[in-house]
Amino acid sequence: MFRILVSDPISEQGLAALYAAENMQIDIKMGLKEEELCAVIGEYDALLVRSQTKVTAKVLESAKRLRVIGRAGVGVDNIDVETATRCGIVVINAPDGNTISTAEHTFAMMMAMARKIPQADASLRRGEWDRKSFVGVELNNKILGILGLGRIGTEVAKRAMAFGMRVLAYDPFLTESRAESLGVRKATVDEIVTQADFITVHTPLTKETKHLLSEREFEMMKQGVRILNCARGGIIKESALIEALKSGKVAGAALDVYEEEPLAAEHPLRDFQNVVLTPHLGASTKEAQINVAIDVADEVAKFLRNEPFKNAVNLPSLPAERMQQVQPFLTLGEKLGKLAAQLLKGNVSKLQITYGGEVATYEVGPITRTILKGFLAYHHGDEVNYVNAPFIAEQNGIIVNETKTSKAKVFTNMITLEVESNGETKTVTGTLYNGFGPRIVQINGYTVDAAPEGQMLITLHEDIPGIIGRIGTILGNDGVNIATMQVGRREAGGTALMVMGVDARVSGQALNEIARMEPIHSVYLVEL
Ligand SMILES: NC(=O)c1ccc[n+]([C@@H]2O[C@H](COP(=O)([O-])OP(=O)(O)OC[C@H]3O[C@@H](n4cnc5c(N)ncnc54)[C@H](O)[C@@H]3O)[C@@H](O)[C@H]2O)c1
Ligand SMILES: O=C(O)CC[C@@H](O)C(=O)O
Repeated sequence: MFRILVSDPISEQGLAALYAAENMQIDIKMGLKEEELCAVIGEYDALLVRSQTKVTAKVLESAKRLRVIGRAGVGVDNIDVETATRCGIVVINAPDGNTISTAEHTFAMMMAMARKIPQADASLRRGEWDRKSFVGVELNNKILGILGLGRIGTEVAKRAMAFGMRVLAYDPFLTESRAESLGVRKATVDEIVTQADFITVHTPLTKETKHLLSEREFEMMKQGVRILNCARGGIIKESALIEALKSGKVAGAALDVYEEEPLAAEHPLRDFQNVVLTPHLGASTKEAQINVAIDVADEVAKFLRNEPFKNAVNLPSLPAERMQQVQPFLTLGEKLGKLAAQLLKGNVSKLQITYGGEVATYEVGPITRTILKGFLAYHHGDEVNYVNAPFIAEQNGIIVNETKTSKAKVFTNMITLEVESNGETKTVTGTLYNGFGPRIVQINGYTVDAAPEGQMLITLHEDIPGIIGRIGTILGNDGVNIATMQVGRREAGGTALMVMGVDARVSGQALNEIARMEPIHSVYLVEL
């Protein structure tokens, strides 16, 4: 039974699939303070939040059973993603469900600000009939500067163009051809701040975007510029905006998000007549809330059931068809990692992974992760998973290199893992035979053909008559049945490598007996 904690208001309709699932138990506990969340989180496999719950390092350190955090929305700045990654907890968001609602809210805010609608409405409610104080400006022919042309920024741009605005956009990933196809002009931040009549931000809040619009940028802006923020508080430096509002440089602002939420009752932004404020309502529509809840519930359920999911924030995300290409190689990768780990002793300094043949044309990041997981879990146990494996490798000073080549010897696909430890290198190579699954095809340069499964006895020995029979006798006396056997050698009479699949665990005594045989150079008991 998976236990799921919902700690923020998330649409019940969206969670219906989780309620219906037999093996999921959902508890709703809202408004928990950090200490209260720490006290209960240890009982849960999954946590579902919106933006109110702060998933801090302290919460995560108490979350011994937690495997996944689902964020019903886009921004994950209320979650300590770095610590979650370190703890091996997947963070999943629902990036698509509230795009339109937030773009529409931004547009509603822009129009409300341009035509002073909230102020006129408040005046009428006070019993006045004042037509002079509420003269607005048109959007038509104005320049809108958009910082961040992702999902929401793009939808805002489309709406702005329908209103006759000219759009300048800056996004580090905006290409000329995409700008052209959207009908916007690609610009720098400085061009936008100096030329725009309206400026709206649609980036996440990151180290780079924090105070993207600060004193310097306000200084450069046109007199009478209007500013919008329906993304995250802190992208625009509030104190600089307040100064620019006071000086009259900024003629109006429309804000949905703040550096500190909820906005303090005495906050100076509440005093400006030309500022329109909403309490983080961008995603607050019936449609968006159902959409994000459905999306996140579906993804979290898939994750818990070990089914493919797509919106992980702390994992490389691949489109479904590209994930399908690499999926069959994930088991092979993990087995190669596990095998290499058991062939080595001592501190590992470098893992070199070479993808050859068709697999080299795929996005191999997920395979590399499973190789690392298989390799590191042998030494670090269950604490290593697909999420934190690269982090744990880095923490242990292991250099991980990926290379790709079109060559794969006689195979269609080939993955080679080369591990360096104390000046010694071990190499294992695997392939995926159509219909036969993963195979180990080379160990330290010796060609074999072994299914990486169960217990395996691997020996490096002198290629002389009688060796294999003697090993067979020792195993027979130990009550161990031999299931499969493969021998690879470079030349007759040199050294040979034998891989034996065995049906039961070989005892320490039998293993020592084999190791003591004169022609045996090394023996490994491997479990895959
Ligand atoms: N007010 C709300 O209720 C609400 C609702 C949804 C989303 N949001 C916020 O809106 C943000 C944007 O959402 P989205 O779905 O469009 O995300 P997105 O990831 O699709 O788009 C963000 C864009 O910002 C760009 N970017 C990153 N750094 C940048 C920089 N330094 N300068 C310019 N652009 C930069 C990225 O390249 C990306 O294209 C979210 O991060 C979230 O914080 C707020
Ligand atoms: O949960 C909300 O309403 C806010 C959502 C929004 O800020 C987001 O980042 O998706």
